[in-house]
Amino acid sequence: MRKVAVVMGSISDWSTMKLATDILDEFEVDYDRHIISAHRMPKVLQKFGEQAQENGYAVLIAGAGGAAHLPGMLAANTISPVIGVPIESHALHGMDSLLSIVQMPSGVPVATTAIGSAGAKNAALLAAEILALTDKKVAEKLIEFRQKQTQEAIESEKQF
Ligand SMILES: Nc1c(C(=O)O)ncn1[C@@H]1O[C@H](COP(=O)(O)O)[C@@H](O)[C@H]1O
Repeated sequence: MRKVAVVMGSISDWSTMKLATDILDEFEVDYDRHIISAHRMPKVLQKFGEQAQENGYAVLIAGAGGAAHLPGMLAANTISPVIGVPIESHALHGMDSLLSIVQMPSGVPVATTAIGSAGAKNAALLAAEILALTDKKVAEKLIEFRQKQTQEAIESEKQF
């Protein structure tokens, strides 16, 4: 069970969620993409959650905007960890998405990231960190990623 599922509530979330799949590509992590809305496709959502483990999903990343029930409803239907990404909505700039995802009742956790692009990237990094617990190759790539990031920050300070 090594795959990640990247699920979003609408195709309109893809420009944000692509930032997550770009990172998964960089770390050579196996993933599938899905558009599944808890609101618009409730039966599909339930089945997807219930079958997540047998379909090999070790971690699920779920991006949704507005009344963002998708991550929580996925979490309700699986025991694989769910990472929720609040999409930056137009009307409320993602505050609606953030509060919908983060305020889960106790017993059904969703690990919630920041709003928008930083959140999508961090969701992929968190998923990689979870896989790295049992995958040495991913762990090595994470260490390299951190070293490169540190080096770039040091270089930027020198050029400042
Ligand atoms: N939050 C949800 C859910 C859900 O939580 O089930 N389904 C769609 N959506 C969100 O609605 C926003 C607008 O979607 P459309 O652009 O398709 O109207 C998207 O950000 C999507 O994630």
